[in-house]
Amino acid sequence: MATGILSDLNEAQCQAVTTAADVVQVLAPPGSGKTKTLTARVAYLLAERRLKPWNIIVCTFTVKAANEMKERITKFVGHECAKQLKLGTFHSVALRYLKQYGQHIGLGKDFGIADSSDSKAIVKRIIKKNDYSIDAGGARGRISTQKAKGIDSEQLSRKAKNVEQQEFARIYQEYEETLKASNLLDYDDLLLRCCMLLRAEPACVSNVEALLIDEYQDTNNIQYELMGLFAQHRNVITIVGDPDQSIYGFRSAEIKNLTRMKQHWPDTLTINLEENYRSSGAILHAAQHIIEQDESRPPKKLQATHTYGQRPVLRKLPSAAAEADWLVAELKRIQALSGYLLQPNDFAVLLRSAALSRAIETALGREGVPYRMIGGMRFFDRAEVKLLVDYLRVVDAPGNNEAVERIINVPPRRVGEGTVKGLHEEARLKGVSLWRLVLDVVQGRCKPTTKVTPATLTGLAKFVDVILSAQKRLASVTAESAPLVNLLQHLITKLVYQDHLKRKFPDEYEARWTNVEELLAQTVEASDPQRLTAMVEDGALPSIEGLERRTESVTEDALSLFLANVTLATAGAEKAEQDGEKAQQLTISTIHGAKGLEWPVVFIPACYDGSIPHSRADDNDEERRLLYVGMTRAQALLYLSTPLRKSQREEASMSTFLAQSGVASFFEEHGPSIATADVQALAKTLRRDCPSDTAITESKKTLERDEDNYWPLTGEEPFEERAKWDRSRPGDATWCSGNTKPVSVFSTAGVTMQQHQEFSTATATTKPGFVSAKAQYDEILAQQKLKKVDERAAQAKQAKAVPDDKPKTRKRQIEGQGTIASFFAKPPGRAGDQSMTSGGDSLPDPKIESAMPSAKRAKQPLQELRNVNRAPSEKALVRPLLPAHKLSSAHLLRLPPSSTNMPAVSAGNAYMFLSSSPLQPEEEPAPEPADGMSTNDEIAAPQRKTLGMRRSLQGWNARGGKR
Ligand SMILES: Nc1ncnc2c1ncn2[C@@H]1O[C@H](COP(=O)(O)OP(=O)(O)OP(=O)(O)O)[C@@H](O)[C@H]1O
Repeated sequence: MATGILSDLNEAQCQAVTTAADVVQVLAPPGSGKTKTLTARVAYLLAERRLKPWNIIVCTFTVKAANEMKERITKFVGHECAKQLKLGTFHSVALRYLKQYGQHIGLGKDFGIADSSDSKAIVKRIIKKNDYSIDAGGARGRISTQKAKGIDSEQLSRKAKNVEQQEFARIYQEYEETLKASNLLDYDDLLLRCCMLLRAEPACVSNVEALLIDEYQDTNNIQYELMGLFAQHRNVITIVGDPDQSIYGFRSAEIKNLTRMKQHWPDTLTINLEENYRSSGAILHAAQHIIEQDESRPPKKLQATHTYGQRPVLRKLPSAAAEADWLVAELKRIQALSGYLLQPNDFAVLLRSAALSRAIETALGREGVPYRMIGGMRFFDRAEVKLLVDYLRVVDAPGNNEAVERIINVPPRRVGEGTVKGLHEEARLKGVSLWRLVLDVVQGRCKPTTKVTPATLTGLAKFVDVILSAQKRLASVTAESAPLVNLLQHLITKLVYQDHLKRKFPDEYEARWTNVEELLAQTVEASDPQRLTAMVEDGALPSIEGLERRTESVTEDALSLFLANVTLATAGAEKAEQDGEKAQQLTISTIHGAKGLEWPVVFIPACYDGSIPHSRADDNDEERRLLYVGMTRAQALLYLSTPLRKSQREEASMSTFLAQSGVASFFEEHGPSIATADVQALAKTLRRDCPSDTAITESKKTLERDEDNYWPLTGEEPFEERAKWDRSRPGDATWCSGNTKPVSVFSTAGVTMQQHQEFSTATATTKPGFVSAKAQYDEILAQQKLKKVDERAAQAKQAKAVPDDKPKTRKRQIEGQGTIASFFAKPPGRAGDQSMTSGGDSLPDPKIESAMPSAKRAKQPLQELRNVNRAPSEKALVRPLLPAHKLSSAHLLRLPPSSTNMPAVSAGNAYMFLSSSPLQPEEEPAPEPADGMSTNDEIAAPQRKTLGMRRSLQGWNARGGKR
């Protein structure tokens, strides 16, 4: 047996890996090792059953998953063997078949792939031209749904009953004609045509000995059909999935494909995995409670293998900006309290929709926390990158009318929008491509019916010159002379691109140019002759006797292979961190984009109705599953939060999934207190070395607050903000009537950690309702908390021994907050006491405060905060919108460091970057670009970086060594 394939698998996993059954379903909840099991089964089939790697197809849903699965299999069976697997996303495997066998269904080799902006543009134009009333975005989605169901435009047209349906059927039909005229296949076509091919020419897959599929719950009808077709000769299939994680209903994923499979292959062996290796017990309990709100789902067992851990947090904040500030403060607090056991890489912010990221990005940028974004903001969607890629696409396949239309006047060449539209329509009527017509016009072979002024003609000639010269350049370079980078450099020079970016983005030029440099860096990698040869060789399907197969050539196909990868790369296709050294960055992702991934700490902000469940979602159960998927990404700490206001005018109410009775008992209302024992438990859960006590003590010193107690638990503005408001408006109503200064309403606030027996902490035992659901866990939690408090008391005692003149090491995190905290910390008998006990009216005396040893400064007790902020008299005094609150001015507007991490074509597989899980369409479409430059990037902050991340297949063991 190849070393270690079964060594760290449990019994059920071993059974799934070694079973002799032909058709196997491994069904299991999140974090139970489904992917690990699938990977081990591939290795087992290769090493033990001696299947040939080129006879095994492995389909994953994301490029990341494919890359990492390959990496993992490589460890078992070696690079030479692993690279020959036909492993990739459904779309990439389908593309491979179409490129090499497409001629059997009349498909030329030189077809291009329509990316989502091409498709959208085509639909939009059809609607505009025919003056239809259907919404373009909706129509594009509907076309995709029809295709996923295998319904073509003719079938749809026959079924159409009313005017709206007939109109849509015509759009669908014209859309298909346009793709055909441009020699393009869209994303769905890859699967459809592949099905067509494998039905027409089953011999193409006669070699396939085994098919394995990850994340099976998200397969749609066409993928289901493709599964049967890939495996049609031997019917050896292993799938892994979890119905509770089906979140691609919007892409026509069919949860019922699981039962369909059993009906089709009645001998299917089903294996359930029940142990969860990812998340702490507390996180699992909370997630389980949420998913069980769906009473229609069959009950399932889920066992935590880790300790109970910290209860997840459900936090209310006044606004999205405050929520973002809190999130960053929590990140820093947790890092410091853990003695930097946790690094930025360990944190993820998961969002229901990408549009919610802005406030968080701003807060992270301000605090200098580096971050990467996945799931919604693709590198290749950035205007400056997309434009160059469009140029490459036109050089490769000039028949791509949509790409031609986008670039023909960028940089500006005095070719107006009207002229382009006119020429496009004229080309359509003449049955030629837009490029062909423009070329003929420029070269004097055709007089257009569209009005073309001399200035426009000059502009068109410039455009033609760029494309022709680039094609010439490409034809003249050899594989050894780095064809892609050579071509891209040529285009950049020819377009005077740097100047163009300077003019177009004067304020963001540098960030934009960095992206161009990153693209160049990627083409340098992709131009490597060895890599090119490997791409072509490893992408080759095995020869089947008597069946014609097209081969691909390094020089001719480098550009189209590169573009195929780029076009269908999802945001998840970022560069797999290859060199070991990776920048520490927090991850921001959509929940959809986080599927299959895991992090030690996960934040899910904006948990309000309308966001999750989303206002436009028509399946609330799927929305709940989405929340479940997000929650189960967390290993050790999980934070859910909601602002109480979506905007200045609009209130937000807690997500119905979280507002239901009983839910609160699974959550804390504030971030956890973390004592040394917790750090040890955390280290154990993450399988890392625990930092020393000294390291923890030192890192704690950097914190102004070691409790999550700045923002009131009620979701109102913090005391300080209200105090500012009062101070700034002396004549206005104040905290206590008659006072012109903010005064303490924390009447019992003179509580310190040393006096823990006398005050209430927000523990399970003191919070009403907490004891009902999981009493034993609450008990444990309560004990842990008491232990923590004792530890703190001991620490504080130690600190007391330090002479008062010891230099203060604590930094201020929030302007002025030390003052308030210290105020409440004053020991009895010192100045200011009176105000604490009697609700007095004076602000703390800064001199007294600074004279106090820092160890004596109390942490504001949470229970007190809760009580205070619930005081009805205050509510009327809270100003809804306060001046932007800043956590710290030290890093004001500092951007996360730039990184050169980029999606890279994985050596050894030309098709790896074609994802089967494209992103969910943005909820709020980005404004249409003015000049054909595209997408949400026009509004993107310059600091955005789309970078790679790791899907942990090995757990944190693998990472532990690096720390
Ligand atoms: N038998 C095991 N022993 C120890 N760790 C395991 C075992 N099985 C899985 N793990 C670890 O558990 C974590 C989750 O595994 P994996 O990603 O394969 O789960 P999954 O079921 O595919 O999760 P999801 O459905 O959420 O994507 C990984 O860190 C993995 O290494």
